[in-house]
Amino acid sequence: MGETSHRPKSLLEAVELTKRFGSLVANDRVSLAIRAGETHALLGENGAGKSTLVKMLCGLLQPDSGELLYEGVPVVFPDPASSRARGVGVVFQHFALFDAMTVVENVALGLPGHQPLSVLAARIDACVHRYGLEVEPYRRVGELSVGERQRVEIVRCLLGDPRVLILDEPTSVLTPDESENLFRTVDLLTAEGRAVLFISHKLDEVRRLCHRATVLRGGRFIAEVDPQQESFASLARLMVGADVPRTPRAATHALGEPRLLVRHLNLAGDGSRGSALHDINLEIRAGEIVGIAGVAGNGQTALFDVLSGERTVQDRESIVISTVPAGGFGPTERRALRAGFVPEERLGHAAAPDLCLSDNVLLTTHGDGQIVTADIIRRSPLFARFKQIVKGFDVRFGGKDPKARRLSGGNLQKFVIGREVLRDPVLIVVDQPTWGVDASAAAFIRTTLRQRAAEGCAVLVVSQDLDELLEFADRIAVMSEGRLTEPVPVEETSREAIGLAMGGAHRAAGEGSHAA
Ligand SMILES: Nc1ncnc2c1ncn2[C@@H]1O[C@H](COP(=O)(O)OP(=O)(O)OP(=O)(O)O)[C@@H](O)[C@H]1O
Repeated sequence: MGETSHRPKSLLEAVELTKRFGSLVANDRVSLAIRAGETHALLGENGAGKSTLVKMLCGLLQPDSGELLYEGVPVVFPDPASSRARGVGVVFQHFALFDAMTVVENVALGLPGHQPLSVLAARIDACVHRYGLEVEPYRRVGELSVGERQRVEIVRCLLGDPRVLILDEPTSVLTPDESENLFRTVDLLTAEGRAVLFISHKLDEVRRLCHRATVLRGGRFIAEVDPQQESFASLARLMVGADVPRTPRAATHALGEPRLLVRHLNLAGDGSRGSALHDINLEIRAGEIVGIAGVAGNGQTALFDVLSGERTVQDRESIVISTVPAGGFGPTERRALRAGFVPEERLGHAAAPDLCLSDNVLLTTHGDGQIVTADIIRRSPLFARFKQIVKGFDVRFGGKDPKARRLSGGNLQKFVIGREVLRDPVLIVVDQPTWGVDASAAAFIRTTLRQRAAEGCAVLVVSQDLDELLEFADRIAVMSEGRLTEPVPVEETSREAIGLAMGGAHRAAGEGSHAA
């Protein structure tokens, strides 16, 4: 075989895999060959069947029919441990880390055998340096941002010395710089003869990084292409089956009353949910979208927690929602002021994984006075709202009312956004609105937020996707080391200026000395 051709041989191959969930065919005779030394993209809309395929490749799910070949030989992976033992490593979108443990303790749990933690920490350091990933072995995972947690997962996987590394949307929470670092890592891995299966909704990075791409649509194999020979539009068309809309730019409507006023907001780091906040000032008025850019772990999580009421502050006046001092209010009281919140982590924070979707609707709507009255849950308005979300936000899933954990990542995100938007908020705070969401759904979410703003809602978007902020925010501020820069109109800033501020340019420039 391989002697006569230049094609590197397949390390791992899926041959006509089919997987059904009840009546839904999540993978319908899907084939895919991942070769040594290549980065292979797996593309498809939300719900196209990518995660299902990946789960079959690593033994987390068993196919109903079809087979797997490892180096050309049929193989069955009854569980993830057996695929790992053969060198198939996966970094999933949803992480499996324990918050209360340190990085090195988490890594130890995922590796076979026992090693002293100090030895393992040294191995982590070596891996981190070799592949340019920033991870500190002795930090507690609960303190880390999503981006940092993702790097922990990648390091944990690399320590298992995989021959095939599957990365499920690895860049969705990374800054451009961090993504560049990851691309270098991926190039190093393939240069070492490993294969990388790269799942991403970001078509520009797929075009840059990947040697081949397999496109799925509706659970079926659509095409295998050379992404470098394709355009953004042609790839999107293969995935969606139609042209992808762009987000409309800001409408020129007059701004209304301030909906969120943050004045001299300070917060001590609590040791578990990350950084402290230093003298944050921000005003968002009805009708505008303000974006907050920044590298993960610079206080965005603390800011979200303190704006949503998951953490309260002594100084009630430091957070004002529609004229009401709200610093001491919890999430339900803030929601009663018609504020809506969409946290970064959708499974576990925004949605309870083991509750069905309709019960997840209840989580943020119980105080609205329509679904719960006189302490009684009224199932019919609850279901009406649930259906409205599913229909209005094109949330796709199998079954009638599945548990949240059964939804694909992007569909769960559309559900969570829909749940908040349909509460008709006057202020909505969204952390990473389109993480893991395909191009057309991302455009839909941005357009929805844009429309809400046009209808008089104030929108605050925290995003590590700079392109996203430049595309649809009216003003952009940057978070760095717990400080927030003054938001500037998007047309008066640039990628470079934002990038500099993200790296803490205020310090480099000597502006404002060190924290008091
Ligand atoms: N365990 C399950 N039970 C029932 N349905 C499921 C299950 N897992 C996935 N599905 C359904 O199978 C379909 C494919 O989902 P999958 O997660 O593979 O899509 P995806 O391409 O990875 O999407 P995304 O980009 O949103 O992560 C979806 O309609 C999803 O709701």
